[in-house]
Amino acid sequence: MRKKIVAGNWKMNLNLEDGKNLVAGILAGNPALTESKQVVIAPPFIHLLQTGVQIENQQYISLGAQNCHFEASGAFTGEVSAAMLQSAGVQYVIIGHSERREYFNETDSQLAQKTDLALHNGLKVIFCCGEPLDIRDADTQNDYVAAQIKAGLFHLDATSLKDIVIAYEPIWAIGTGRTATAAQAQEMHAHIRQIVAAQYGNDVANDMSILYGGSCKPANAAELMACPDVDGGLIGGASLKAEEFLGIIDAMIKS
Ligand SMILES: O=C[C@H](O)COP(=O)(O)O
Repeated sequence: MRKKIVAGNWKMNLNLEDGKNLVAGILAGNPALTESKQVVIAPPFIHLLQTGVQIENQQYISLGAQNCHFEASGAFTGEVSAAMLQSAGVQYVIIGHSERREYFNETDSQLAQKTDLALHNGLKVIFCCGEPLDIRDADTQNDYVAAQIKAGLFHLDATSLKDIVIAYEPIWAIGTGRTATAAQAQEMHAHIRQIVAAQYGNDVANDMSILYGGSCKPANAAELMACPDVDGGLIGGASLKAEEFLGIIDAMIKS
């Protein structure tokens, strides 16, 4: 069953007290979530245990992490493994965010390794893709995104795809206030679903949740989420305020 999901990626924001208050504010909103309309909260690593306790009785709100290392364990000072995340109660991990690809030089093969380790440890993966502005201006975004998805996911068997969510995040729309239009989002999401269908068949593709990320706010969420191939959002800035995050969740619930 294809789920709609709104995932909050806090990035490197909020201290423990602010994080606790934010989660309390989201819970106070008591969104009408269901099996098919769910929320993921992905705070920085240091928040995971605290946030996990706050949402432990929430059937449809899951705990996410923003990254894991591409090796299972070892001498990697400052890093966190997929197995550690699993042991902390994490259910989702974001892999391949453009900020990690760009600022930490993460390669396609490392992202494929991370995906394997996450799945091996029982985590679901939110796998990010998306083109920079020069690629969009050259109108080659479809090939660019297809290559990212093939490199990151196409070594997996069809059964594993049930634990993969794809997030399309055009880099030119992240944190810029410039959102992709609903038409641009729909076009790319349909393209992504077609890429998955060509490799794994229509059933797998139709079951896959494909999220949009990039300056999604309460004001534009309804229009984006009304698109037939947009199954929710990966939210950065607007996930840091309970009222805004709840507004986007509400748009997802009504879509
Ligand atoms: O992971 C979230 C995305 O990078 C979107 O961030 P944003 O909503 O601040 O544009």
